[in-house]
Amino acid sequence: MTTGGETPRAAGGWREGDPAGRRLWYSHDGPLAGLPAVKIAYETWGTLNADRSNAVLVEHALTGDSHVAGVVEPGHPTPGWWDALVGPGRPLDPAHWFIVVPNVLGGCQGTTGPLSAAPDGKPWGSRFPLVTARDQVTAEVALADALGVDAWAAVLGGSMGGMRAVEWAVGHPDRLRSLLLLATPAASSAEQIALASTQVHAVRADPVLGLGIARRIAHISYRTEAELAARFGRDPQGDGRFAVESYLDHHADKLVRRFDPDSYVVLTESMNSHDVGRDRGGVRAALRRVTARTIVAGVDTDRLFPLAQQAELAAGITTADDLRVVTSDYGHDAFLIESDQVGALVRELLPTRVPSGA
Ligand SMILES: CC(=O)SCCNC(=O)CCNC(=O)[C@H](O)C(C)(C)COP(=O)(O)OP(=O)(O)OC[C@H]1O[C@@H](n2cnc3c(N)ncnc32)[C@H](O)[C@@H]1OP(=O)(O)O
Ligand SMILES: N[C@@H](CCO)C(=O)O
Repeated sequence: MTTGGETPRAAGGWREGDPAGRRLWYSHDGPLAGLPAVKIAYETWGTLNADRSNAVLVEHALTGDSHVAGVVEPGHPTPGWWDALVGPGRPLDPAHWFIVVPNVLGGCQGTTGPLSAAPDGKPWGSRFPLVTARDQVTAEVALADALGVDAWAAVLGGSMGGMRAVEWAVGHPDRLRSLLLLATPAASSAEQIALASTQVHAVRADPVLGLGIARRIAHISYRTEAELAARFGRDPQGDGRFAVESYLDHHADKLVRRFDPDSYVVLTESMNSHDVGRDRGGVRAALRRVTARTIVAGVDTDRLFPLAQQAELAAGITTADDLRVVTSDYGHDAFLIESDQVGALVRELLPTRVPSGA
């Protein structure tokens, strides 16, 4: 196995937008997580301290990637998806923390996924096997081993990232000291599976058009009725589309340009399969395994992963604080947008002083 040192294109799938080549790769000869071999693309900020106690794992959501922060280092200006949280003086300050962000297994931003070559040399495409959040964490455990991280100071994740975060905490309780779960469930609900499987049908019917339709459906679920009404109302545009229609078209077009349809299906199905209680005696029994100091937060207007799901997590994890509520007009996407509130939770979870050995 190797860490780093490979060119982006060697990872099989990186096509554009690599932020100045700061991405690294970890290669595992396999088998791992049901695959013959796995590469994990990841980025890091900060330095692992002498006693390896300052490592923080950030788990991205469905269409996120390893590029959590873009403005930290001169020469690497590509925006990150949590820029307000990562950087000097920010809740995750690289002067104190060694921040690690892998692209998820099954993704399309550098890690092994449907764009990667299968054993026959052709891209996996729609043949890529089902990978669960548990499989994705198995791959990340191998990365942690390779990085020399015995235990994360914290694992943080929202939405699909929270599914991996809770799998870390339940499956590997001795490998993290604290946990932040945002807008995420212990198990996907029937409605979430219904919405997601509808999107999968769209992509399977036509990869490009379907991915755009899937993003439109998904994006509505990420926002709120009130926000859409206030921002767009019934306003028409000059081209005959409703403004809200044009807005969804825009998000669809953007995703089609940057995301692989097969990967969207793989990751959506991994979310549908998410059940932290599977083969562990159910959700309550599984959550009792968590030993990390935990904060669970939901968004008051989240109609995709409603607060009741985070209440279940907070009640079931014996080391969790009372449920925290992010107030927002934006719905589910608030975990990406409401950086002041989310940042305050991160600061609360992580001590301001660096552990010894820094
Ligand atoms: C740099 C990258 O590639 S990001 C890669 C990683 N991506 C991720 O991690 C995914 C997470 N991000 C997301 O899901 C979303 O981008 C979010 C949640 C952050 C977006 O949240 P917001 O900041 O509220 O953006 P919002 O939903 O209002 O969309 C703004 C966009 O809609 C466009 N828009 C607004 N109204 C309209 C309209 N009537 N018609 C067409 N477009 C419109 C804006 O011009 C803007 O375009 P831009 O993003 O190309 O600049
Ligand atoms: N806007 C988020 C929603 C999923 O949590 C994304 O695209 O990843």
